[in-house]
Amino acid sequence: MRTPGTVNWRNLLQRSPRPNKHLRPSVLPLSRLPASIRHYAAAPATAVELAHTRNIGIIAHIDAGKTTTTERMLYYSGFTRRIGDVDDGSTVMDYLPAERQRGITITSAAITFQWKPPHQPTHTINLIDTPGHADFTFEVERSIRVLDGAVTILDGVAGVEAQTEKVWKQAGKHFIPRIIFVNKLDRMGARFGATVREIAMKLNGWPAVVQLPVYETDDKGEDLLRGVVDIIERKVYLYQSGGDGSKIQLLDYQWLGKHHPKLLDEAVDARNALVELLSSHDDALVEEYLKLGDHEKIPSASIKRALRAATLSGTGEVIPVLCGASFRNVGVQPLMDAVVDYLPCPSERPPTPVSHGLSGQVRALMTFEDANRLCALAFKVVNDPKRGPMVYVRVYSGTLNNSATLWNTSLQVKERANRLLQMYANEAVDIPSIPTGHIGVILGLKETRTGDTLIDDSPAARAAEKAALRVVPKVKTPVPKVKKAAEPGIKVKQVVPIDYKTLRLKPIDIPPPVFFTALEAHSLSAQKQLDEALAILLREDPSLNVSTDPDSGQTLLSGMGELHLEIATDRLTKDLKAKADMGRILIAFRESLMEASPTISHTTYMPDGTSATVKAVINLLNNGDRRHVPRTPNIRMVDNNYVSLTLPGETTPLASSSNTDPTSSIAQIRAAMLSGATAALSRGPTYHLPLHDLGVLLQLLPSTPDTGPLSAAAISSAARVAVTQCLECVPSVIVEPVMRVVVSCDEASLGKVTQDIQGARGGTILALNASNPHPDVLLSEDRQKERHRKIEHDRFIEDEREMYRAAGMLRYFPYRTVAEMEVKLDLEDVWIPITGDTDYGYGTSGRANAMEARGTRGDNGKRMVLARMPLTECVGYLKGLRSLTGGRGTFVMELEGWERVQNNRMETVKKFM
Ligand SMILES: Nc1nc2c(ncn2[C@@H]2O[C@H](COP(=O)(O)OP(=O)(O)OP(=O)(O)O)[C@@H](O)[C@H]2O)c(=O)[nH]1
Repeated sequence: MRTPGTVNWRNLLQRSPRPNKHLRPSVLPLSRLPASIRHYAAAPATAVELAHTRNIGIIAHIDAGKTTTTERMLYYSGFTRRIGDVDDGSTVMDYLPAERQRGITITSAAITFQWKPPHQPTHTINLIDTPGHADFTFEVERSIRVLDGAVTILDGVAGVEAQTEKVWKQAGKHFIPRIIFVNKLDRMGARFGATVREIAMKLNGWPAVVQLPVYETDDKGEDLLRGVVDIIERKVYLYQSGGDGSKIQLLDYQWLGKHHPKLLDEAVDARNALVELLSSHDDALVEEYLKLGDHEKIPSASIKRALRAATLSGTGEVIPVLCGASFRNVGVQPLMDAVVDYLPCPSERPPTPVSHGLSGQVRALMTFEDANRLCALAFKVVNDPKRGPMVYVRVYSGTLNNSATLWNTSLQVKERANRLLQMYANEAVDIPSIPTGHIGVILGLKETRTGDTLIDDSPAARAAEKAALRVVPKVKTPVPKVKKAAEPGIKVKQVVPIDYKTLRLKPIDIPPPVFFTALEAHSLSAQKQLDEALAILLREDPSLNVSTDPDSGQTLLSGMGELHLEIATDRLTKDLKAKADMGRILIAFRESLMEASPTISHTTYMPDGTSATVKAVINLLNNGDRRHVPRTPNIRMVDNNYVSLTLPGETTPLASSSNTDPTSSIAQIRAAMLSGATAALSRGPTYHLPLHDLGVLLQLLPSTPDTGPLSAAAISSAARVAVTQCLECVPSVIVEPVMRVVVSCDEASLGKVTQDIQGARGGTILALNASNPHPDVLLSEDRQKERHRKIEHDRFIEDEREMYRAAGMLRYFPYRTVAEMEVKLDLEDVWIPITGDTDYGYGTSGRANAMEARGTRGDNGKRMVLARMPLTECVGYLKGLRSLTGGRGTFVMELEGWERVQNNRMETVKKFM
């Protein structure tokens, strides 16, 4: 359909009215839906071709242009009638009032639209626009967990920013295939070449440049971004200046040679470089090259196939790089084509790891082909005032039908899906079912929280159980000899029947909250309303935490950052109408011991004649020790502490228990000891803070004829008192959160910034000019940590590899050892474009200057400082940094660990308590 000449993209697609008046989700009648969506919503769910589905996310640093780009995608797909603007608060995706007021994304919005690339069928794209602010990392994490691919947007002026690296790594952890869109190339100071170099340097992957920007000089002598060259198809997309981007002139290389001869040379260069890069990853491409004998002759389809295969591995070793300026409506349609071309459909992803068994000890792999029974992950819960809780799910296997009876395996409760919705940002459409690989919303679930697994609990589903999953028992290292057989299809002899009732998809990691604030209800009746509102808020956002201060009885709300808490309390008071005041934002300190405690025994005698004697001793742990703690039923983690339980050799059934089954008695004794220890560890003896990094050894002594029989209450009480007494006989120390901070500033301010960090802020510089330092530049302590991390990582890989091998699924194995992951990347070998750096662009200075520039300018003039800083010093740091750097400095931080507060910092710390 795309022939040279003017193409009106909007005419190629069905257009539709899509007013965006409502801030609240509403279900639209089919007649009011865009034609494309109407078709989708009315079609039976199974009719949605899986191969033509993409579940993608948009991830990036704050302000890179995620929402701006998404709004264009919606417009070109025919979903919206006009382009939403972040700056005047009219976007579809940022629909919360707080988002529109602040111009930032807070909650990730899901939307479904259709896109038809040239010569391909229409594809359904489920897209999630994620927040860029570091405080909402959890929001990004839970979205990434359910995505199959991601578009990373970079600001072409700022390059690869620290938060980009963070989200890139987050996606890398889940092996999400990623493509990059270098945005904002219309801005003065945009540097496409330097950004490509940064991609190689900072994201540690080979940039596969598939487009080049086309600039033209206007009457005033300024460079204007007019379009992009598709170097694979050898086509030029020229956009109408100032238009809405729907009119594109599709031109060929003849035109390019006539108007931009130097750019043509570079485009030819780029294609050759791309073929060379892909040849080192794709044998079929090498064979094709050998047959044809010329790079130039390799067909576009073969290059695309090889690039798709390299991207789908999810390792980020080869990174397709596209470019444009979404605000100027340049380059978005080819980006949508690239989503279809290079990102996977749900069935192209590796098998999903699941676990089952009471404590999740049996792990298994679930593939698309053999999973018939419904299994879905709730990845987000939003409380809608009209409809109640809306649970966003990704269906991993089977089909979720309307009115299905579900079993929440995480909470062990039955739930009922009253209605199913397809979300279009803040609007919704009723659908009969959500098929495998799709994302949708369930209404009517009473208890399900973020991270819970849901399975179909109907009798028919149970009958279909047998054929549903292929399961292998967890194989422990050292690995028992598995009979070696050629892949695929090793016969698994010992198959543990799956326990569906406990089947769980890998839960979403929740980072510990580090900031908290006190909430004071206006009255006693307002307290009840506050509690209800908090329960709703917690179900929506599990990275928030609520506790009660034991001294003041105040309600404490803790979260990931200042902005996170500010937004949460705003939602509490404004949307959920809780009548409460918020206190100052404080830091969540913890308490630990100066040294190990002596051993203390305590006997509790209960009024009912039962008794128990528990012996306790507390050791200090540090992060290093924790790796050696074995995982057995007798060793449990309580927050950041370990509790190791020793039970008498022969267990006497508990006096209060009618159940004389010894296994169940043991479970009850463990639970009782643990509850006593947990109660004692919740509050330190001196500062009344939660205890941190302790190893508690608890031993229950056998009952003797002199003492009474055991009871759960006596055991729990004896354990609590014994641990409390241990804590009280050793001096305590405050433990504070320490952050890993990456500061970005210009060369001139570098000295001032490092001086400030090391001096006034009590921080340590770990590396200069590198945000992702090689272990060699780290301090010895960090180097040691890095080494431990690598060993842990490799151990995990071996464990996982064995499971895949035993299941006959080694071909899907996505993980790599540290050595395998270290991409041997020599910057000299990376092809860096010279066009697109506007100050050396074609319109003004020409190719000679650009050639000169290559090699000498490898960055965008920014310097990075990697430091470790106490969290107390990070509060309000942005203001200080801005004044030191003339407003240009930025920083991101993440929790690195916890450190004991030294005496010289006690005064500062007390200000935040
Ligand atoms: N000049 C120019 N400005 C752009 C471009 N894309 C986005 N912007 C502007 O950059 C700012 C941030 O854009 P957003 O789309 O909100 O960025 P975001 O990544 O969604 O930001 P968060 O959601 O807050 O993380 C807005 O003022 C946009 O108008 C572009 O291509 N060129």
